[in-house]
Amino acid sequence: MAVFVNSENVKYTDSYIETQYNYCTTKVHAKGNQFMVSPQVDTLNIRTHRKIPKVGVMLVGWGGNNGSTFTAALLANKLQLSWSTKQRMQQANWYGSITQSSTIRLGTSPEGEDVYIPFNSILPMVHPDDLAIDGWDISSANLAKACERAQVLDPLLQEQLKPFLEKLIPKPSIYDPDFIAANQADRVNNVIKGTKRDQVQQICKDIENFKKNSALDHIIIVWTANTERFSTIIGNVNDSADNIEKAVNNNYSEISPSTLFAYASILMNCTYLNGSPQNTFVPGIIDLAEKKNVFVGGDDFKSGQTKIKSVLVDFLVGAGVKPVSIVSYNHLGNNDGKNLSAPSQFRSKEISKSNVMDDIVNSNKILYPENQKPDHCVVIKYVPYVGDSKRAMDEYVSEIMMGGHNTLILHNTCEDSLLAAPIILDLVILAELCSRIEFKNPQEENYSSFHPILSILSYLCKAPLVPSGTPVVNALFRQRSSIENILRACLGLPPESNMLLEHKITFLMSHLSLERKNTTNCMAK
Ligand SMILES: NC(=O)c1ccc[n+]([C@@H]2O[C@H](COP(=O)([O-])OP(=O)(O)OC[C@H]3O[C@@H](n4cnc5c(N)ncnc54)[C@H](O)[C@@H]3O)[C@@H](O)[C@H]2O)c1
Ligand SMILES: O=P([O-])([O-])O[C@@H]1[C@@H](O)[C@H](O)[C@@H](O)[C@H](O)[C@@H]1O
Repeated sequence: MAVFVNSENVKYTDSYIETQYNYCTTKVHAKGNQFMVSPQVDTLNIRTHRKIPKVGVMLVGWGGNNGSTFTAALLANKLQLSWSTKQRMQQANWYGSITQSSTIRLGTSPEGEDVYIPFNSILPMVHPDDLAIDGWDISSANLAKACERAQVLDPLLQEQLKPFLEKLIPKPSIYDPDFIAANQADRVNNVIKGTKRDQVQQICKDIENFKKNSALDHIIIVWTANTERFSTIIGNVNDSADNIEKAVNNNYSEISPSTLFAYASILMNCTYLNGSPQNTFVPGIIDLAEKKNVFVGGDDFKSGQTKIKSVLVDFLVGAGVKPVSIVSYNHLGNNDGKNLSAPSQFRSKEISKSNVMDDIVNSNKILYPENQKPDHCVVIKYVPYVGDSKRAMDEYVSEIMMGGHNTLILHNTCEDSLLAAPIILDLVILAELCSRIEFKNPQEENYSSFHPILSILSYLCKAPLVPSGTPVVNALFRQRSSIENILRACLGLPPESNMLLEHKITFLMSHLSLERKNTTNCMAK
């Protein structure tokens, strides 16, 4: 069902959806023991390009569990495949993707009912079937072999996909054993030789060739390769765009493969998204992205245990209950787990999994005065037998009133890559959509895009990358509400407030029943 907004503030042209939008915020100034609160209205012009470009996705780590599963899912959905499992005939789907399998409440019908529409129908978005795909891996295994190695998808599905997947071969990549676990060495047979500058030039050539050969308008690059150790931030090396360029030219050892990919992507004007926890976006890369106005986003797909944590802690603290101890343990047996069994790589993941409560805890000084925080422990173990089927066990202990305690125990088993693949899709689709949305003040002539750091993608990331000096939001439903309301603003629609006063105030309710009567009369004629 298409959406057409009937408003004097919304104009549809062949090229754009243009709106005049009143962005309402509340400014607060502390004065002594009082908050002075001032409602503020900024009028914006927002326009969304209606033409959907031809988009290509390039995955770094294409032959991994996530990369191969994502590729298989793209094909299985495009070919509308089905296969028999022990229980039933299974159809390909995109469950777990908010753009493909979730809905947005649009408004209220004349009968007073909520009207929901598919998320991807609110604005023109890339269809997954139209995505071209390519990528790099330090392992040369073709995508059919990679799916087999991943042990994620049903064999009967893999069999149907094999003729297509075996033609997909990851390009040689940048390998630096100093950044990933030594236990990864046995799969390395597909690397670009030469200096860091040589490697960057090859990556740029790969991007250019993919764009030309697939007649693409826009390429989005996603890092779904192994978790790297954190890079050390070094003055005059990776602290500015100019210094990064010099460091690459000087073959400086501390510039990681993921940072080299980010550097190459930005040089090629390609959005770069980091699905892993390492600090790819060192200050020099952020500086370069801002100078070239190229989108970057990350870090670390928010897929399972952390996603639940960003809901549960928000629910508990929002209910005035005080989480005091949270222990998140999981074990898994895939190659990601193998890489994370090395201390430096685990440390990167521990950092991204540990900060997810900060905004929620800091929001409540009643429960957490003087910067108190819950005890929080993250444990990840590598157990080969369970493969991609991650076993997560969490214990949440909270103080309730009068010295009472509440303990929540969660056990959560899932194929990790089946959680991550839809997130890769949503990152790509939303990042591309953001490239077609522009803003300006009514008094200005020129439109401008989102800030290069796409914090709107926070919903999909454990450790959201945000512009310097802006808040990190981890609470999942605040993150989702931000996306929904920004897309509503592109249609000139007010934010979803959930007030539903039309169902709570008598004279508004009578308006509704009057409208209902009019509609019924019109229908009867
Ligand atoms: N649910 C999830 O699966 C999930 C959630 C959040 C984050 N992640 C992160 O996503 C990443 C991928 O996860 P996975 O399960 O697919 O891991 P994986 O080990 O199966 O795949 C990683 C792939 O990257 C390749 N690789 C390593 N270094 C490379 C380089 N420099 N260039 C190109 N390829 C390289 C490896 O050969 C491998 O094929 C990991 O960093 C993981 O922590 C996964
Ligand atoms: O997303 P999430 O379930 O909180 O975190 C997961 C970790 O628990 C898991 O050990 C790791 O292998 C995955 O890459 C992912 O990061």
